[in-house]
Amino acid sequence: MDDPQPLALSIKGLSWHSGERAILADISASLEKGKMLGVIGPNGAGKSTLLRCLYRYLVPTCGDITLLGQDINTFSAKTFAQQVAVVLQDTPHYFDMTAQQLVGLGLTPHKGAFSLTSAQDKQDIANALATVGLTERASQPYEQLSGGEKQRALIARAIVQKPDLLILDEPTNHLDIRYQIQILELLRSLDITVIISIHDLNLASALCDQLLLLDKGQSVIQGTPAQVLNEQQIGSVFGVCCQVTSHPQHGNPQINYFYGYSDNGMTEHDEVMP
Ligand SMILES: Nc1ncnc2c1ncn2[C@@H]1O[C@H](COP(=O)(O)OP(=O)(O)OP(=O)(O)O)[C@@H](O)[C@H]1O
Repeated sequence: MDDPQPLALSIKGLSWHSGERAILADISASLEKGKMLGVIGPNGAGKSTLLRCLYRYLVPTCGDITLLGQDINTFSAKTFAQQVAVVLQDTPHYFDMTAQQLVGLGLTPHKGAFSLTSAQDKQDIANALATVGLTERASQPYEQLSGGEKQRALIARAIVQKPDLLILDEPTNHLDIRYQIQILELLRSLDITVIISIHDLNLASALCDQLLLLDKGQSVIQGTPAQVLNEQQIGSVFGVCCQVTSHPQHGNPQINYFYGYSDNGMTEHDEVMP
């Protein structure tokens, strides 16, 4: 029998409060090395807040987070930056920087203050730009790229960083459907551990190994797409009516939404469906 993969990420009893309000309450989840975990849930469920705790932007009110068995608070800032890359939904401004210079920032955590860019570095940057389809935009100012191109440049920067854990907050927001699929397939192929918040449940079903479903700051379930994405669960958490079938290509759940049914849609659906 194969040895089980070591846990890349473990979250235990994580809570984050804003004043009296519990934004996250007692979240536990885990992920094996090299796997992709999709964090799903309605608006305001706490997806971004959970990710912010994972990349140490927020300090949890209580709970433990370990990366490869080590408490994330014990990493130095430099080591943490080497091991964890983050791609956020609101892209910051990078004035006066070309696309390839932005991608080159991914090398920073691995280099000394005055290190020169080596031939290998340049190759890595060119490869990452090619991977996200931005070779022809390499010399263009980052600020002049479209929303989707900026998003892809930020993903290329994360690729260059070669992290152990890649955290992405809704990275497919600005992408057209081709790049949504391509970027998620790419993330899978990188052989690093990925945690990603994502709204498109069909995309999450197709490309994530595990899903963590959050609702009102609480964990509803973690499991495979087949364990998480069923009509009852989607209906009660998202307040929509749907039919879940098996995708003709990959076999994971494929969700077809019904229109004109709201909050208690499951009941109405049951009544009108033959
Ligand atoms: N710094 C903060 N202080 C107080 N409340 C916050 C803070 N950050 C987020 N919240 C609240 O916590 C809740 C969860 O927000 P969060 O952004 O984590 O949700 P989300 O699941 O990522 O939502 P969306 O799908 O809309 O992006 C929201 O009600 C939000 O208003």
